[in-house]
Amino acid sequence: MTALQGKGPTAVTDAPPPNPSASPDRSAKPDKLASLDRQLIELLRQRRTVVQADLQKSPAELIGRMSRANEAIDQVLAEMLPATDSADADALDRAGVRDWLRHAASFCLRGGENQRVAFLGPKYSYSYMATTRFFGAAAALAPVQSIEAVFESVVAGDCRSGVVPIENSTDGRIVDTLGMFVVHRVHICGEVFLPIHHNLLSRSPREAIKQVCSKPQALSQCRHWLARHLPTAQIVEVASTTEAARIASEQPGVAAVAGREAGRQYGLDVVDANIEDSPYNVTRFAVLGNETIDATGRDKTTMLLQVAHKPGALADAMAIFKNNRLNLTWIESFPIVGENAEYFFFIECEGHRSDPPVAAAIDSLKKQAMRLDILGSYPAAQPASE
Ligand SMILES: O=C(O)C(=O)C[C@]1(C(=O)O)C=C[C@@H](O)C=C1
Repeated sequence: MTALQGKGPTAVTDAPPPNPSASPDRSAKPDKLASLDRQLIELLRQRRTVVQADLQKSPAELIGRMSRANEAIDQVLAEMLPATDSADADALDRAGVRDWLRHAASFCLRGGENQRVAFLGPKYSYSYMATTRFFGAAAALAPVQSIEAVFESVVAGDCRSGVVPIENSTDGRIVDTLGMFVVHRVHICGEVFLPIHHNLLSRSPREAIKQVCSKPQALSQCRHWLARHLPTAQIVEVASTTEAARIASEQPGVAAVAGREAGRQYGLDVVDANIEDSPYNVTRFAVLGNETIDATGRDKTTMLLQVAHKPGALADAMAIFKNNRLNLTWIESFPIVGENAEYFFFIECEGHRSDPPVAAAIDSLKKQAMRLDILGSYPAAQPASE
């Protein structure tokens, strides 16, 4: 019988007569749930006590703590929820439990000296998602208006940490971020991979949309879709995808390219979902700070290199990685402002700067390089998961 079939008069006579006093289930459940909630609160209290006692010992460590908490959460999940059995109706949603535990972890950590984390806002931008993925939703979140402002707040000490997009699988490097590493001494202390699903969000139906706004990177990740489906719409670049959602909420005929949560926040309809050109659209974010992160055995080291403008200089630098048997995970050239055909190179290899092969490579590079900044060694993040 379908759900709708049960609606007729026969269904009513089939049902047992209502008897509110004889429903032990209804009265027992709230007690049971309240008792479980009490246990959860007690466990949270105990967890917070342990974390806060530890925090007293080194109050300046935030990123390292969250990094270790995230790793421990992943291990607990692997142990307790080894595989999602979709046939099992009682199966706990692994990603949901992970978010929940991460929230608890950031809640327990709260209260130390300046724990603010800057990110490109407003809230519900992809940077916000990446920030809460690393620091948990109870972190002291500090939305700012640009990637530059994220760097500035960390350098000035207004925020302990910052989260910035660094590269995207469809569109490549995030130029605003790389430019900031050239001018600021800020370290990379962690990384986050975030799957990016863009939506066309508006108060108007697609045929009434005259203007589409978003951050340049988001527009670029959807450029084929936009050319095919909205060929005459005016494309307007704005500071972030959430800012685009805010603008679209104020003007009919305007759409934003943004995440679903940003659209919900501003009361927009999802005109089209998943409009990114590549179904595998992942952005890697860097967690900025001034902490030294201990080696975990699964680390990466990122550096900024400038070599002499002469034949073979870059090849010689690359040979150093080869000779130390170091696997490269990222290499990106970045023009040096004011110099013709001269470049900085962002290079990332597996290993921690305290590992002998990485330390040896750094020593050799120092002898050859015109500039070498070790941007940081940090645990390699898990591949992107929804
Ligand atoms: O505008 C946002 O929501 C951001 O967080 C920025 C940003 C970016 O610049 O790459 C982050 C992830 C996506 O790739 C698109 C936009």
